[in-house]
Amino acid sequence: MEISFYKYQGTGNDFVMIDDRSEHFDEQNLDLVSQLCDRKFGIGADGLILIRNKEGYDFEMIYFNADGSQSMCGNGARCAVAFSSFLGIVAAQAHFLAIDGPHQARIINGNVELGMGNVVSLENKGEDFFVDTGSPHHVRFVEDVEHYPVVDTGAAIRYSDDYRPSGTNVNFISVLGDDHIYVRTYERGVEDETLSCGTGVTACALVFGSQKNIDHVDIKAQGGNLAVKFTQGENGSFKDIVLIGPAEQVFKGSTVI
Ligand SMILES: N[C@@H](CCC[C@H](N)C(=O)O)C(=O)O
Repeated sequence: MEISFYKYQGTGNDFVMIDDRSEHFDEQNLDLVSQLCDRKFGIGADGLILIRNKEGYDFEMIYFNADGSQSMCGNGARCAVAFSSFLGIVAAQAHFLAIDGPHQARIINGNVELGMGNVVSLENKGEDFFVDTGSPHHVRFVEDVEHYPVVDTGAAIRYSDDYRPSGTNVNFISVLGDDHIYVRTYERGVEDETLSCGTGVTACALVFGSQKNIDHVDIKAQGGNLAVKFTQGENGSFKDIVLIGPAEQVFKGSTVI
């Protein structure tokens, strides 16, 4: 069967996007997902997203990492909103379902502003932190993230006994200013550094924001700039979390599955 697909990127985190409102894509076929995401033998992407109809919502986002595993994806969700707008499913506002629950989003000045789920706590891990922003994230401050061994250290933490069996994503932060950080992320499910991770930069912004007692953090990622706004609550909790950044269609094509 021949299917159409689109490629989107959000600050360099790239996704195969499929309009699957007709439900022709077999979401149990994880070999197909990883084959389509393969950068040598397939289309190539960090992840694959199906857009499906869902009663009570504008759409449902079904997200897969490049290896076929599933989790919440912040950049993917921003791209899914842009794709749904392109398809005419939504206009400037969207209400959709993802694996971690319902989300609201809006498109303003070319950016997608994505409402994230509430965060109940920041966990201390020695000098590091753990935050669940829909996906699990280990967060470590380092002196010079530009030259830090993100892949080697990220993989060691991701596969450490502490995070078995499901593992974690691993983020490294250097402080650039009072409300500005530089983040690099090793992603579970891609098993490599990606150019940006939406749930990861959100986790980093919350950790940094709690230390500085601020409600807005600008983030530099390898693939571009993002921002996160939030309201701090009691005992390390956060609500009204919004991830802001661009989402762009980069090409379309068709493939036989
Ligand atoms: N790139 C994503 C995160 C995708 C999920 C992650 N790799 C996991 O398995 O937890 C983002 O933008 O949030």
